[in-house]
Amino acid sequence: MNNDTEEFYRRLPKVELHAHLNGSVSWETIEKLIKKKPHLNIEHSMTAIGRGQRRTLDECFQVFKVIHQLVDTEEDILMVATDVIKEFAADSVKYLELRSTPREEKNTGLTKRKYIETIIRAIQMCKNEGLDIDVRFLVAIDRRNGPEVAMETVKLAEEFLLSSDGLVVGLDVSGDPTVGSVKTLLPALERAKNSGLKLSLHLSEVPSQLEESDLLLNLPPDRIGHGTFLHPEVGGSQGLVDKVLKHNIPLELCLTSNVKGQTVPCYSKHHFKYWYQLGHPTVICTDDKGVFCTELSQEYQLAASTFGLSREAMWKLSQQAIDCTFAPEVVKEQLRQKWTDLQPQVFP
Ligand SMILES: CNc1ncnc2c1ncn2[C@@H]1O[C@H](COP(=O)(O)O)[C@@H](O)[C@H]1O
Ligand SMILES: [Zn+2]
Repeated sequence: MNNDTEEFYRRLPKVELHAHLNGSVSWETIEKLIKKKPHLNIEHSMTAIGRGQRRTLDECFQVFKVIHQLVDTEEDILMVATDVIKEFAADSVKYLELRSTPREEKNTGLTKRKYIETIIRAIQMCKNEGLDIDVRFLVAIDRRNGPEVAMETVKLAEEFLLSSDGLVVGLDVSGDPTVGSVKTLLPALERAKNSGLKLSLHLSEVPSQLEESDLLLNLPPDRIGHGTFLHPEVGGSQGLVDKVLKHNIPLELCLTSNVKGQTVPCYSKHHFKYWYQLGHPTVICTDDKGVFCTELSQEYQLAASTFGLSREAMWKLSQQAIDCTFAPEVVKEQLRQKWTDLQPQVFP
């Protein structure tokens, strides 16, 4: 890749819709945390998966446990959130939806409410500094934690939907896809939907989840994370694909995450191709830019080179992502204007 290409994708204004806070912590921020907590004996190789390396999805979840050990106070969460926002802004991300799972109080000393408030504070601090990025928050439910925690999280998110000045816009369901039953979470998710929270659900991230995916698609969610095994060519079904198309549910696609987590064998076999060829709304995202050692500009560049897409096509993709955000219509309009204003600088 030459510098000119790299520079183009860095300058390209972008929308990031699928970023887990603790998976997005950069090398530099991890350094600061390791220095603060030498007694944990954590080495850098335990928190990130470098170039050419792969892990099973299961091993990826072990990595999150290590990061959670490093990020376990209010001060840490505040620093991690502000660093992550600044890094996305430096990569020309103009609109970011961050997501994070409020942990149990015994692990962070913070109540779930305080956890969310701390991230909101970080978002506001960045706003006050005048960073050129609009940041919103999705409260995450870890499927491992079962229906009671899910319901508790939904109720909290409902409160913040009304009180956070538009910063909390929805819910995410994530966590190890091989653990826990999603069926038991449905009442909480239905309630969330009825109260106006937008839903972004990790769906068909691993094979053989046809029944679960079908149940979730009936909600329907407002966006899908990954959707790797939805289509018939990889063991999904035409019925699932038809539901996604019928409800026009955008997909958040994370190339490096899927390749390094080994749910997709190589970049050229990524399901981006399937959905893009259908003309279905797809949004390129990072998932966990820290853990998978990537950046959104790099993911755009990879998609372009892997699938032979022009710079104009990639511009269109980043512009169309605006329609898939959970932001109110006025904000979408402002973003469209921003893209129009920036176009001459990106294509001089
Ligand atoms: C790789 N694919 C993935 N699939 C499913 N869930 C994932 C994920 N990557 C991240 N998470 C979810 O995000 C948490 C870390 O960020 P937060 O502590 O919430 O900010 C993980 O513990 C997991 O629940
Ligand atoms: Zn994810």
